[in-house]
Amino acid sequence: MTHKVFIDGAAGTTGLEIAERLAGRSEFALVTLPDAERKSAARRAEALNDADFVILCLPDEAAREAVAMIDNDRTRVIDASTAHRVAPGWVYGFPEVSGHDAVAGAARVSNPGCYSTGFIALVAPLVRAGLLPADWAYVCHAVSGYSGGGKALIERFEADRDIAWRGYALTLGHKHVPEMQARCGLTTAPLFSPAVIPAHRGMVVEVPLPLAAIPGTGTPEAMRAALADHYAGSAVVAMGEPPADGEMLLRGSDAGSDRLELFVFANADASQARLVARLDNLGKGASGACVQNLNIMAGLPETTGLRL
Ligand SMILES: NC(=O)C1=CN([C@@H]2O[C@H](COP(=O)(O)OP(=O)(O)OC[C@H]3O[C@@H](n4cnc5c(N)ncnc54)[C@H](OP(=O)(O)O)[C@@H]3O)[C@@H](O)[C@H]2O)C=CC1
Ligand SMILES: CC(=O)N[C@@H](CCC(=O)OP(=O)(O)O)C(=O)O
Repeated sequence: MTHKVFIDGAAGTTGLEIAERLAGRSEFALVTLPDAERKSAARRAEALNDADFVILCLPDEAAREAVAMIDNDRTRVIDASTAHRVAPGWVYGFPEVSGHDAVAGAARVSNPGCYSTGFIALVAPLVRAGLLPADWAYVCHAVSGYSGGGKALIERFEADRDIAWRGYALTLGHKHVPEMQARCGLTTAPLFSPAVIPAHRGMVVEVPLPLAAIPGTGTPEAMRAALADHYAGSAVVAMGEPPADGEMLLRGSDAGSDRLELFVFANADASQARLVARLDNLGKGASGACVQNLNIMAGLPETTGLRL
């Protein structure tokens, strides 16, 4: 069976990478609109309603408009934007955390934010396992390659090679915070400080834990074991090999990957720990996750077409 897939926003950064991953796959017939028509409401409405699966790679407002244009109950949607990540009626498209069955049976799937993917991958299983409290005020630092900001940020970083680090969300209202809090079941919103580095792709998300000061935490070993157990059997998410030389590097030349690696670093007396997630913002952080969700929704092996 061939599924008709329409990517709305196929000319953008996330859309192009999804199209690359789907190219040549016989299970899917990919529909994209010619450049002159890709923003035509009438042509988009037609394509949205004709498809079995729609992947929205659009700004939030355009994603909401696209969903409203669907007037049949057959077309299933994966939204890469932030528009529906805590919306009722939408399944959060992180199968390793939300459950594969939930994604498989869903008509509406919201793809997680890139930073949220790292934070939730680390914190949600540890809260569930009782090794981290749900009522702590967590802090999260992260760096992203500039492709995380789509075409506009790519153009800016490629035009100004002198930017070495760009801190933002300085008024603390980043759009990923609601999904981070909701999907980990936290009582308090995490304090999130993201930054962009002069690499095209790549991401590191870190949750520093002053363990001795947090009531009711497990040991770093117990955290490593719980994460390894939670992701056992996943070809996408796994514990990373702790670096033998004591440092972690992102390189500007790193190839794209759909993997997500997790680490628990700690000091000798286990009074402090650093939870770290390394991923590709365009891989498990966006396009790779969309393709994984599409595979699951279409009843196909979940890693087909992924770069693992
Ligand atoms: N880049 C990343 O790492 C991640 C991105 N996302 C999310 O994915 C979505 C897409 O992001 P990204 O690919 O980076 O962004 P881009 O800006 O690279 O691409 C967005 C595309 O949508 C098109 N577009 C805008 N408005 C409309 C409209 N009304 N109708 C049809 N097309 C429209 C744009 O057109 P034009 O080319 O003319 O500007 C552009 O091609 C966003 O919601 C983003 O937040 C999520 C996780 C990570
Ligand atoms: C580097 C950079 O700018 N990143 C984007 C998030 C990318 C992402 O995950 O996008 P959505 O949540 O919009 O889907 C940002 O912080 O706004």
